[in-house]
Amino acid sequence: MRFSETPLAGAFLIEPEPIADPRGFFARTVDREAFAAHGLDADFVQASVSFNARAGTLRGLHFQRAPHAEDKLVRVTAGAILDVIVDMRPRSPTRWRWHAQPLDAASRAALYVPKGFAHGFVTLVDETEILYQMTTPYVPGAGAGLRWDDPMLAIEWPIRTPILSESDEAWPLLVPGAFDDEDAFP
Ligand SMILES: Cc1cn([C@H]2C[C@H](O)[C@@H](COP(=O)(O)OP(=O)(O)O[C@H]3O[C@@H](C)C(=O)[C@@H](O)[C@H]3O)O2)c(=O)[nH]c1=O
Repeated sequence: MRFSETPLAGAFLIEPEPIADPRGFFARTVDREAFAAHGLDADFVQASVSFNARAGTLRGLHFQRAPHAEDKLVRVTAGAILDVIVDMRPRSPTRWRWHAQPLDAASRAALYVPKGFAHGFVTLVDETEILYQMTTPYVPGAGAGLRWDDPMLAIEWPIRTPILSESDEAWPLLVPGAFDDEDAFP
């Protein structure tokens, strides 16, 4: 596996290193020790699949509030997405900066999204499927979100009129002091 840190510290692109033979290839996708060497927790407790029928489907930007913050490992198993993360960590020098990472099934690359980040994506082709692994269980009441089109974030999405859930249309816009609570994130 090749680990490349994104411009937002602690968030990594993790690319498999295939071992090829006439049948195809073999590649490791999770290795507790290799992850730990980069400061990453690989003790995943849940995994989930997100299927998206249409290109232009945008999910996010999501996170779980304290004490349920989660690390996520996100990969695409069919299709392609632009994956977007937002640094919400109160003490981070890159707080409120975003990073957009293309991910697709062909590359089999994964994005490691640490605690303290909001996460979302837009699908680039029909029938796109995403596989998540999470280090913290899903807790319905702990879910929260940022608006994909929040002017304070000014994320450069590749489309202007995405397919959205009602809840993703309704997240509040950021205001000064939002999420400054030191207990919310590491
Ligand atoms: C995320 C999640 C949802 N659900 C349920 C709640 C609801 O009935 C249904 C759909 O939930 P949502 O609308 O929140 O699904 P979705 O908008 O796809 O939420 C996901 O978005 C991306 C961007 C992420 O980063 C994920 O962590 C997750 O927040 O599935 C679970 O049972 N377990 C889970 O882990």
